[in-house]
Amino acid sequence: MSESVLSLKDVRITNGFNGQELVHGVSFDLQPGGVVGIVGESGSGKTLTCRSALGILPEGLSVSAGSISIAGSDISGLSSKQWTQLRGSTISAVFQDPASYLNPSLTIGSQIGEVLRVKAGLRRREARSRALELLAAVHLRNPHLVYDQYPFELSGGMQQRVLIAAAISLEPRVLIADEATTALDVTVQAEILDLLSDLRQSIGLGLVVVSHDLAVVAQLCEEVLVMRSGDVVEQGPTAKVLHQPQHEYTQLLIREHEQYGLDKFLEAADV
Ligand SMILES: Nc1ncnc2c1ncn2[C@@H]1O[C@H](COP(=O)(O)OP(=O)(O)OP(=O)(O)O)[C@@H](O)[C@H]1O
Repeated sequence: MSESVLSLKDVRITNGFNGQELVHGVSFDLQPGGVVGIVGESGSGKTLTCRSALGILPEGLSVSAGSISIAGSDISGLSSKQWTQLRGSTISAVFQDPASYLNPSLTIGSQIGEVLRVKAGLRRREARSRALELLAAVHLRNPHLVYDQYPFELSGGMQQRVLIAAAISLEPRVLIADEATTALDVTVQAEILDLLSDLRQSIGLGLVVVSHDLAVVAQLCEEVLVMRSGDVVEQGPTAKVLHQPQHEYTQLLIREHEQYGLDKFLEAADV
């Protein structure tokens, strides 16, 4: 097996203000081109787990035990300068509500171009052609048009594609998608999930997909962690967890989905 691009070993996260432990031990290994899903209800610790791997825990919160390695290097003790270098170029993320991550007063092209100029050191013309390539890579139909548009001129699905383009612009090895499709309607959600799956195959991107929605995780992930109240209550190959859920909370999540026809997703998890 090749080296993990992201490895969490019994990661615990504690609120330093009151000593409360919020995440009680999360472990997984993400291989290049692999997909790990984290599912669970609101407040279960999914986002904090992701933020710990991105070095962006909220103030006062820290990894109090366990370890995190990115591409084989332990990240504890990284300086903020080292984090700035790592984020984007090795590990990157997209979140819910794409509009809030785009500057409303700048065109799409200038926002992606700026990342490429500042972080990859490209000259203006190179940055433009690379930005156009990236917009095409995320299947935006008319990259030249989108390049000159402002965020408000794009639909939510297109904005999320733009953010995915920005997130992969420095060729990271890991992309964390935290509820990245939650705000989108079901058809657009499926298109974005297809896009992530494509990128995984085409550029070997390792994915961590976080969702409260079991169907999203079933569609894309090889391994799933089910979280509740800061605990991983169940973890294993997606097909196994969905077909033979051991924990009553996983069983509950699956029952809740049955009314929407989880059969479809169980089939997806068989492949
Ligand atoms: N800045 C913070 N200070 C104190 N507690 C926090 C902070 N951020 C999150 N928490 C607590 O940590 C727990 C886990 O939160 P987290 O955001 O990781 O959950 P989540 O599973 O991602 O939920 P959601 O889907 O709503 O984002 C929650 O109980 C939350 O109240």
